[in-house]
Amino acid sequence: MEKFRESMLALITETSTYLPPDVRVAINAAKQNEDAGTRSALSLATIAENIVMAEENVSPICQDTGMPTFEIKTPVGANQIEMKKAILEAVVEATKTGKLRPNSVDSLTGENSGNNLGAGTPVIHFEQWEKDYAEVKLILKGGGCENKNIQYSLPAELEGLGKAGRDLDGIRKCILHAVYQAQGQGCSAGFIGVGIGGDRTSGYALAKHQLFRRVDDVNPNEDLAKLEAYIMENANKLGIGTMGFGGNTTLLGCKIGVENRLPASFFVSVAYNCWAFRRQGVQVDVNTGEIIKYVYKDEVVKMDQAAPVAATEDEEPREIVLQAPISEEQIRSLKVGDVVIINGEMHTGRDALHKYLMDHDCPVDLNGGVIYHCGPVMLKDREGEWHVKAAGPTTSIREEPYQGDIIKKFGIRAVIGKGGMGAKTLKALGEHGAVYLNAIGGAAQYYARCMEKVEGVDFMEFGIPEAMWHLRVKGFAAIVTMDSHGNSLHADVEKTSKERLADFAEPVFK
Ligand SMILES: O=C(O)C[C@H](O)C(=O)O
Ligand code: SF4
Repeated sequence: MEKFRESMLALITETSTYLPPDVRVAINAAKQNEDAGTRSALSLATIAENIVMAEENVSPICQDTGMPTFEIKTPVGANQIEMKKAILEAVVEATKTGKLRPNSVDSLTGENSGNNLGAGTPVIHFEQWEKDYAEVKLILKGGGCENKNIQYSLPAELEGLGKAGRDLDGIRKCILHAVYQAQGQGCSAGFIGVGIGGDRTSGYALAKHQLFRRVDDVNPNEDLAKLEAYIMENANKLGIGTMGFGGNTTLLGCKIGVENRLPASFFVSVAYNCWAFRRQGVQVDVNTGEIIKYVYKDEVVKMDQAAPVAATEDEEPREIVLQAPISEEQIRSLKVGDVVIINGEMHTGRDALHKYLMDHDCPVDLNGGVIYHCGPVMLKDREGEWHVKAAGPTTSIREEPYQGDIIKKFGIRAVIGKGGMGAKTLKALGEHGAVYLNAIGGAAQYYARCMEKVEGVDFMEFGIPEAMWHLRVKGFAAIVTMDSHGNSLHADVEKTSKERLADFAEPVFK
């Protein structure tokens, strides 16, 4: 089992750090399909660079290494108990070496187990098959895109689309709606797995299982093949674009599966996966524990790293360098679309910290400061110094109930995250003089590179992702998507995509 444990560690490392070829092809195609100089084209260039950096650094593509979910097939007679033990050991080891972020949190106490083990984590499903070797598939699906999963119970009334009945056309509407409701918050452009039927539990399992299909396969069910092709063509007309910035590519893959249902139920379950679609698999010799071959690694696909073609001069975004702490005057001069380069100190803060700061003081002075919605992967060296191994943004909307109050209470001038925030925050940005900056979700290596030094940390009791890390950064680039003058790119994209969604209300599959 020692060799099997090593093979599992190799699988986890590969999954977290190397994006499979079929996913690369889809992202390269999106990059080529995006208009030069647009925010989406620039974001895709950053994403491509990040994918290459992760491969070269053998470090996580995205800091959120998700809920490790294993689907395993074993020959009859293989010892599944021993295999499970070896997998758990490999998960612990991968966490120690920074290939996985400690992601297993006690739901009642909030305590992070620190090693990715805990009640229900990781997820491991075994099944037997007739072959004489084992197959272990792994998906690392992050929390932000998991939050955008959605389940419909038909018949239903869907905003923009009207009535969705218990038929193929009703299913079509659900899937389009699922893409619309994700906006940029699951780090679009995304991949979706759809499960038709089952019950609430098995429907979601079927949806997630679809994500193990290759992006370029063709559904053996003719009706579903047609539906998949239809969705790929039309979901991209919604114009949500990379990170919700608007653009030509919103969806990179759509895979639909079907199972029988109960007479009374008709579920359509959708599993949304971000562009950082980390799934891999290995065939393993059960006698030696050695990897025979990788399942999703049959060709070498290089990322398209051609520099994005510059926009014409009048479209060129302004680039403004800001040194933290930032003055109100500087912030008021910014507008949606500006690119901001930040130097100086920033502080990470996400769910636990925002909740805490509502009725406590902050251990550091945040006046003029920058808050980064980020839960990094951190490793401590032998001298006891912390290093940032992966540090992309997290979905900001979760902080919507707190953010406006916290901006005002502590004098914060810039909030960095992804996916945008709501009306309450937008109002506070205007009242206080602050901006929301959208960083590229999943670009964890790209941002880790600008983190020059870890100045300190507070609230380690919240666990590594939720702690407040004080970071000195140089050249941290982000886009102003909500300014202090009441403008929000997110509100605009949501509005136009909702209007476009209504174009799909007429029946297509009769
Ligand atoms: O937890 C994180 O770091 C990010 C999360 O996956 C998200 O998309 O919000
Ligand atoms: S931050 Fe974005 S890329 Fe990373 S796991 Fe979350 S949704 Fe995926």
